[in-house]
Amino acid sequence: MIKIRHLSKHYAHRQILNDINLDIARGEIHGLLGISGAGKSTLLRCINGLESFDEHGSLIVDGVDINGLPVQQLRPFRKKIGMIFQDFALLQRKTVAENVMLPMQCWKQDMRDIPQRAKALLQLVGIEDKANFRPQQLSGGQKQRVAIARALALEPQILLCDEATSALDPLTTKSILDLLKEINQRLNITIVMVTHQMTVVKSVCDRLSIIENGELVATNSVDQIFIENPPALQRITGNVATHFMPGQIGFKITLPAIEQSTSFLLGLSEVVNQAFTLFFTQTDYCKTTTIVHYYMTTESQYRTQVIAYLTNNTVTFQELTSPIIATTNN
Ligand SMILES: Nc1ncnc2c1ncn2[C@@H]1O[C@H](COP(=O)(O)OP(=O)(O)OP(=O)(O)O)[C@@H](O)[C@H]1O
Repeated sequence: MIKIRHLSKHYAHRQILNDINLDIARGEIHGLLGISGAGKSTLLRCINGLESFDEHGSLIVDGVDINGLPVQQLRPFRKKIGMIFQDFALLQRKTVAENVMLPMQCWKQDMRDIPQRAKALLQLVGIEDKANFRPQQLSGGQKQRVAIARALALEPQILLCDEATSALDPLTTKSILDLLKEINQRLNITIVMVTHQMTVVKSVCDRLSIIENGELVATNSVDQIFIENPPALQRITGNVATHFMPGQIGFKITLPAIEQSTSFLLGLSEVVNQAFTLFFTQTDYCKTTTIVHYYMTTESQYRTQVIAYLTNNTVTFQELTSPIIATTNN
């Protein structure tokens, strides 16, 4: 549905996005993760045609390459795409219902249908009782529901979310994410989410791309990225602080929770003659899989045997260096 090829973007002489290649399938929830300034929002704005990009790149949505599309043809294309933001971007002087009706009025839809359609959208997002309120009378979560209803007004095929839950508390975040999942499933809308929140990525995204300094450095299913734990993800999540005693080494071992972890760990303990300390475990609850990270230390004399055991069992592991001073960010 969205096919991005060799997309680069410059502001003056500064390169912001560098040769991005990415496919996002219809109906998928795709996360764009990266530290501040990586280029996530810029890529999102390129996807909805708000930003131009370098000539040689292409961004194909439903078979149409939007690069170089004249303004009059860009307008109907943008109708296919709704967008929500961290700060909700609602018009304060208008009521909730008026905010939702606005895109339909701008597109000169049949005036007789618009109020009914706005009512149905407010029902869909669970705030039909707030139709006559003004945005300042609503909580953050309710405001984001209005923004979602407005974004859906023109029946888009794609919904872009730019840090849509970053300003919300954890419970409200969960309720908005549940709503986005429901919309994705009921309406089969493709969702692209820019976020730096791990909970968002793990609980709703099917696939994930990590952007670093304007480059796409990892893209895969969310489960696979958390199992592989590439350096780009480690730089975002941080590491567990470890201090080994002299003569000790440490490993981080990652397993899907469904695998036989007890027998695997018993086997590992035998390899090192029980000289084994499991000092930390961390669980990632992804949308479809649970992944467990085990942090262990042992004596350095067993290093070769441990690496052979882990390699033979084809598990993902990383040798820890001591000390790692960083905090987890989940
Ligand atoms: N209009 C602009 N003119 C010049 N530089 C810009 C403009 N918009 C963004 N940038 C620069 O592009 C880079 C990427 O910005 P972008 O907002 O895409 O990053 P981001 O990953 O979304 O960051 P954040 O998570 O903080 O929103 C930043 O260095 C930013 O300063």
